[in-house]
Amino acid sequence: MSIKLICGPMATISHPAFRILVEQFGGCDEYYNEMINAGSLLNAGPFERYYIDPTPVPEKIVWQLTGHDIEKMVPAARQLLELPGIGLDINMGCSAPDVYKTGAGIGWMTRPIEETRQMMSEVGNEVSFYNNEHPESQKRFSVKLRLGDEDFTDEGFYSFCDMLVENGAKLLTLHPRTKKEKLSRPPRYSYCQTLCERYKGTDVKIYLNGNVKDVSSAEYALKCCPDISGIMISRASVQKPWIFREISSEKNKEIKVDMEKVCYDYIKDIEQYQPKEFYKTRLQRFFTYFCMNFQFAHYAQTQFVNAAEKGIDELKGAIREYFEKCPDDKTKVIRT
Ligand SMILES: Cc1cc2nc3c(=O)[nH]c(=O)nc-3n(C[C@H](O)[C@H](O)[C@H](O)COP(=O)(O)O)c2cc1C
Repeated sequence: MSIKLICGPMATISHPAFRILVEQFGGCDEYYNEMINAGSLLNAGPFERYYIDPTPVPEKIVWQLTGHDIEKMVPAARQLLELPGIGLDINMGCSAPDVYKTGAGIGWMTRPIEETRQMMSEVGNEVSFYNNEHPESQKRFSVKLRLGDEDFTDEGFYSFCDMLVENGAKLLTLHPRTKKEKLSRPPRYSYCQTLCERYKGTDVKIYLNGNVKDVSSAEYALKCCPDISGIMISRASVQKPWIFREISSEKNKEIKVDMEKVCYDYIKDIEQYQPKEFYKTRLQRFFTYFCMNFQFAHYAQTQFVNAAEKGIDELKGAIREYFEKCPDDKTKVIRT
């Protein structure tokens, strides 16, 4: 597959330990970092340095910014631009109520458009200023968005995208669902293709996101949207950190994965790159997805999540016990 493959932003997942894991299997073209809250970044709390650690691929990181307050978004953007990486992304897709009710995430799509225009214009100016000052390291300005609220109209959605582009966005990643549509509902890929056609002949790129989980779903997405520049994969990359290799490698190749080693290595990297206070949530979230590979997925999830509640030694014990009981799960062979 010749288009770009992108590892999507996931709160509690998209951090160095996870990127190290994906890189072990060949990696992907870009890694979005988990969203960074503008206010928290500016307050420089004790955990912020962990959020802005670009390990192990500084050149492939996209920093995603979230927030509702323009006065904080602008200086926070300025800070993120100084970090290594591809560029800056604004989160306009998060539909968690505690996020959008403040006006952040998808709240930017539903609040008065003048406010969103102002934020885009001011943050866009920061990006232009940075790029003028640093001709050798050009940063990309992008937005990740959904379709909007349940009552969105095509006209309203496309003119919203035009506003983003007019204010400097060079890439739109569309997760084509509305605010309330659950991840189980099929995404409406046709909107991604229509966006590609809308900006054909310009330097604006479109990435597609949503429900790509293997080679055939990636091929299907590309068949629906032949003009996209990239496919972003989020959840399936946690279950299968080798998914980018699976999709991009030649047919009839074999990828052998030592599943038990992956578990211990991941725990080791969490200990190295995350503060103690984050161990539990990071490990529980990861293993909830990763255990879906196992024959007794639900059993493994329950055992691992409960053990992680108690501590890392307990989690390692639960992993050891699981593989003793289910030795067939120790090695996974993926055929492309
Ligand atoms: C645990 C989790 C955390 C997420 N955190 C973010 C985030 O920080 N920023 C964002 O734009 N999207 C976030 N998302 C949404 C995903 O990036 C993606 O848009 C969505 O899961 C659909 O893509 P998928 O089908 O490939 O998973 C998150 C999703 C999950 C499951």
